Amino acid sequence: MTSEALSFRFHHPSRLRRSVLTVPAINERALQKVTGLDCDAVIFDLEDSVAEDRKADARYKLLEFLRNSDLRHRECIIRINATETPHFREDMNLVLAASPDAVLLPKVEEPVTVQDVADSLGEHAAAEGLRIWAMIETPRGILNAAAIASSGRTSDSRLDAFVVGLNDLRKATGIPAAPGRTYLVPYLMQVLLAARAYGLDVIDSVSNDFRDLEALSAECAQGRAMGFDGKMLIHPAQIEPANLHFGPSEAAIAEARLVADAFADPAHAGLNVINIDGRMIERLHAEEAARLLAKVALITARKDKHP
Ligand SMILES: CC(C)(COP(=O)(O)OP(=O)(O)OC[C@H]1O[C@@H](n2cnc3c(N)ncnc32)[C@H](O)[C@@H]1OP(=O)(O)O)[C@@H](O)C(=O)NCCC(=O)NCCSC(=O)C[C@H](O)C(=O)O
Ligand SMILES: [Mg+2]
Repeated sequence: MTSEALSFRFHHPSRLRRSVLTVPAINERALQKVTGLDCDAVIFDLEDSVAEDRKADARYKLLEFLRNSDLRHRECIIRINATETPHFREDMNLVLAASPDAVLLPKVEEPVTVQDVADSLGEHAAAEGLRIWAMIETPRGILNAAAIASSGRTSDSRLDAFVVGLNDLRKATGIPAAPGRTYLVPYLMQVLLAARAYGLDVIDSVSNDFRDLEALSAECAQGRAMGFDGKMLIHPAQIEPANLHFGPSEAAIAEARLVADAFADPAHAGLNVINIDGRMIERLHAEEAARLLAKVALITARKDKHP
């Protein structure tokens, strides 16, 4: 892929991923709730939230639900069981039948896993347009994050986003859960940098204590400051704080409009760098501004269509 193509992929403005809610596919009550929630994306989980002996039941319930529901503006992702499990083939059959926007692979540790799944999707016309998301949640996954992300460079790759899984990472490393995530931040940043190097979106990990919205807000603010696109969520109460923190602030929108207007001014035609109120503003800032305003347009369009 050329650098031009990569920069086109980078931070594609066409998708909002501030709030990525996960729902156990086995939980019919929670499934029914999803259509009324204001999250940007939904991950229907067949992996860790579904007991071993209920996987088939979960697949059945999920397919029924997806066939009979209108998810409208939400991106729809199915998290399947890992390629080496006995559930993988049946999960993939469900993915082909349900045709979600993306399939989420858990515990990815090697680029070959992504490539194998992309190859297997490539054989099926029904999978056209279907993208791949990868969970990075093990020490080997973190160490290989750049190599895994770089598998998105091949023209047939469908890799689109990373999601960090800190529960599995804490289990594997022995790092306890603590406010501020001090000893996990280096790993979060490593995954973020790997994703950005290859034009992927990147979603921060879940916050387990769904009643503590203050702690969630602090974690969202931290994730946003680190550069994440959004947060994986486990409970409806977490959606609003995530939309708020990962959405553009009023101040950021005003600044973006100022920069876009300044570069649109004929007086600045042909200039790559200008002075706005004593600050150096370059064309790259105009590109950032355009991306942010495109997101604002998406948020506004959604509010208009689904108030
Ligand atoms: C954590 C929960 C089991 C809590 O559920 P519950 O006890 O039902 O909580 P509430 O009574 O507060 O629920 C209020 C109503 O909201 C609905 N609900 C709850 N969660 C969801 C949801 N995720 N999506 C949609 N609707 C939801 C309840 O049904 C209640 O509805 P009603 O009765 O009609 O009022 C539960 O929140 C849950 O299961 N969450 C998701 C868990 C999950 O998906 N886990 C796997 C992903 S986490 C992960 O991947 C970690 C990662 O891999 C890593 O390693 O870090
Ligand atoms: Mg996990």
